[in-house]
Amino acid sequence: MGEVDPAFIQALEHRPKLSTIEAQGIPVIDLSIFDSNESSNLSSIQPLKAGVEGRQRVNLVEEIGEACKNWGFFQVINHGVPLETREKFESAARKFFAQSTEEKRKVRRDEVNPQGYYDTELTKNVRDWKEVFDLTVKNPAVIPASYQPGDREVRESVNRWPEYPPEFREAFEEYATEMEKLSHKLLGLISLSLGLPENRLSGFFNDHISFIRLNHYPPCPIPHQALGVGRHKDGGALTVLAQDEVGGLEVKRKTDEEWVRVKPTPDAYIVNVGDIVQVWSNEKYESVEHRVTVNSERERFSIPFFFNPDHHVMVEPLEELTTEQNPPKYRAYNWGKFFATRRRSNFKKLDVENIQISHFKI
Ligand SMILES: O=C(O)CCC(=O)C(=O)O
Ligand SMILES: [Fe+2]
Repeated sequence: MGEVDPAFIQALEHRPKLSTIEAQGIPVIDLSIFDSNESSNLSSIQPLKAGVEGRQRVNLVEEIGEACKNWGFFQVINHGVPLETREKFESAARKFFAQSTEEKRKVRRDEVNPQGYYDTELTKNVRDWKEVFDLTVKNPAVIPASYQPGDREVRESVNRWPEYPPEFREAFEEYATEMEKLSHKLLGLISLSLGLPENRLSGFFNDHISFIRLNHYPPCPIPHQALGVGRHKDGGALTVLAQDEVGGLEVKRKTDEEWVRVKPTPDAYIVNVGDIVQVWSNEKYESVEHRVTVNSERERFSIPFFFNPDHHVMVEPLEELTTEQNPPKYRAYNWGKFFATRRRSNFKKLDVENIQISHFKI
């Protein structure tokens, strides 16, 4: 990237320490019990009558609940996603990013269609040291035509397919199918952990506008001053992330607000609850701030799956989780408009603060 563009330089207080200790305690949760009897419904859990397996299932739900409450982040293993599917897609991503900038820009995203390649994203108005490729899971996806609140027009967003590598599309489609399955499992477990029926939240995801992002963080000559992704919270419901063995993801630990590194675990997925779960749960669970550091020697790859409801969903605290003593903490907001507004500020340097759920706080 030659002479470093000042747009990448973080304000002093946001620069990474790079000596950060790896987090002890980000829970690693084993999902194998979920698959051991696929046909049985987790919501039939009855702690008193349960046998060994039933008890394990209750424990799993409790573990998920504790992880969401204490960390907002956890890792899952034995999740049922074939390693082969992940490796095939990771390898296609590496091949794509290894091409010339000119080649990659042929499938560049623009302000009308947000899918495709992009290398100038801003997080909180500072440039991220990365290049990305965005893909909608439902292809086409129905999204609002603009971020403007009065505009009810919608349009379809479609994927752009690179010519190279030729297996890119198939690898993506197989991976996306697995991510949808895993995300629905996780959503069910989170519902149960909130004391709700397993399928309480699934109706919000009929025409979901989830997307998958390929992140490539090239080696950076100024890793003390720049970030791969600046501090942020994910705006959707859940994020399910595959990271490679390099490491760089940091999470703001809830107990002491220190930035701690999420240690890469082979074949694990990192899950974090997004802003929407924070609102649905009326803040029983919180969306936690995170960021990505870069280093001067090694490139890094990661693949988040952002599990996002249908664009028309009005997000508000779930009725079952509010009472007179615990009234709703947020006003309802339209998810599609929130998403479109956030995307706009990632594209353009704006003078206003990025849209946040705090703007809907009662
Ligand atoms: O690359 C990572 O580890 C995380 C990326 C991330 O937080 C994001 O794209 O929202
Ligand atoms: Fe994120």
